[in-house]
This record gives sequence, structure tokens and C-alpha cells, in this order.
Amino acid sequence: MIADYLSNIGTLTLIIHLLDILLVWVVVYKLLTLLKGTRGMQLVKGILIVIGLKIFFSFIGFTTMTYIFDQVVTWGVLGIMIIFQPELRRALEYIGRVQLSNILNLNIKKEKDNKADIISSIVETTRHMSRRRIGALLVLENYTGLDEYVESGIIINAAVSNELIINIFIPNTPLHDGAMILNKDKIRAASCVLPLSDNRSIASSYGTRHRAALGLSELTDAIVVVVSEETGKISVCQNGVLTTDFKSDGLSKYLTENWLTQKDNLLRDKSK
Ligand SMILES: Nc1ncnc2c1ncn2[C@@H]1O[C@H](COP(=O)(O)OP(=O)(O)OP(=O)(O)O)[C@@H](O)[C@H]1O
Repeated sequence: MIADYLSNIGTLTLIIHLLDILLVWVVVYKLLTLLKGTRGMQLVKGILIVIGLKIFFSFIGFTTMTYIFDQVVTWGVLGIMIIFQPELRRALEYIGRVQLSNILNLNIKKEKDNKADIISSIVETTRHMSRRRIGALLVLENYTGLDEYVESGIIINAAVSNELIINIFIPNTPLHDGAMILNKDKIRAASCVLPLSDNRSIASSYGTRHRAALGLSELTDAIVVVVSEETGKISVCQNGVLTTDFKSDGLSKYLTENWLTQKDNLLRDKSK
């Protein structure tokens, strides 16, 4: 049957169909990569369950349940667009920012160098601030865009340097309150306001700095490094989990293994 089909269509049509399938695969893969670790992933799971149930009820002939799930699907699309408006906006902005060189992975070497430099800056500056009990909140942007949080602070857009990071968190200076947001290239902003977590399972001794770190990590895939002003302890929040008491070696290892690792993993897979 497949052989008949292949002999009936021309080579050009076959190529077009193959390209079509490849494109669908790339789009779905990119979407899942973007959503991984965000609340959007739970949404995708929810949608798949609803669609699965709708097919199931329709298959066994439950007309009322099929009707209800039809309505859920129809109105659900509108609901999703309203509830996830910020995420949709960011996704469209992301698509607008995509560069051909990024798609073709031409920047990987440069990115790796930048990433290692930034990690070493974070490790050194947090060690320095921890010893001097300087409170700090450093956000490492991962694959989820953080534009809405950047916009809540003061835009910096400067190369990462130890001096600048420490200077910004010196108490009683204009930018020391709130979070600094960094990406793989630069310090994007300081004094940013993050969403507070209402997780009741973390110790009540943690104040708003740690709750803000945890809050952002619950909503995005960012890695947030906190230096406690009270204890000097260095903690890290990612995916809604707060891990405390990092030493420099542990922090360096953690960030290397968890920050912007998707492309590294992709390369590792390819080189196998
Ligand atoms: N929503 C927020 N977004 C960003 N930073 C915040 C937010 N709320 C509070 N902060 C920062 O946390 C500081 C207050 O920290 P607080 O003492 O309440 O927290 P903590 O978790 O006990 O930290 P520490 O151990 O450093 O005292 C503020 O001065 C501000 O810099």
C-alpha cells in the first residue's frame, strides 16, 4: 500500500510531504523545549487529557459528555488566550527575536565561553557578599523570557563584571533593593520586583528575599541565587525548589549543570 502510494506521487510531492512532516516535528519540539519547566507544560498536559477524554467519550457513544467536552475545547481556547496572555506575548516576542545563527547553533562556542565567565563571576561575587553579609538576589535567565520582570526594574544592559555586581548590592545604594537579572550575555536589569511565593512548606524564618526567589522559580525556569543578609548563606531556587547552604564549588557545579544546558545536551547527543 505504501509502495503504491509512493509510486503514484511524484518526487517533488514526496519531498514537500517530508519537509512538511519535518517542519511539524521541529515546531512541536521547539514548543515543548520552550514550555519545559514552565506552567505552560502543565497546560499542555491538561489539554492532552481533555482531548483524550473527548475522544474516549465520543468513541464509546456518551453524547452528553462528548457535548460537554466539545464546549470545554471550544471555550477553553478563549480562556487559555486570556489566562496565558503574558506567556503568549513572550512566546511571540521570542519568535521575533530568533536569529538564523541561533537556529543553526553557530554561536555555541561563544555562548559557552560567556556562560563559564558569568558563572565564575556569580560564584566569586556571592562568596564575597556572603562573607560580608550583603544580601543579594541574582536571577539567571534560562529559556523562559523574563522581560516582564526586567521591565519592573532599572535597565542596565552592561557587560558582567564582579565589581558591578557587588556595587549594585551594596546596602543603601539606589539599586540594591530587589533582584538583578542576568542572561548569557549581560546584566539586563537591577532592582527588579519578583513574584512572592505563597509556598507554606518553607521555613517561616525565610523572609521576602527568599520568597521572591522561590516565587519566580515556580513560574519560570530561571535559576535564582540568593545571598542572605542575615546568615550569609547562599541558596538556589529552581523549578519551585529552594536548596540552601551552597559552597562555591557546589554552586559552580550546579550552575554549570543546570543553566542553559539544552543546547549542550543536544550537542552531547549528536556527538555520541
Ligand atoms: N518581591 C520582591 N522582589 C525582589 N526582591 C524583593 C522582593 N521582596 C523583597 N525583596 C528583597 O528582599 C529584601 C528583604 O529581605 P528579607 O529580610 O525580608 O528577606 P529574607 O528572605 O529574610 O532575606 P535575608 O536572609 O537576606 O534577611 C528587600 O530589601 C528586597 O531587596
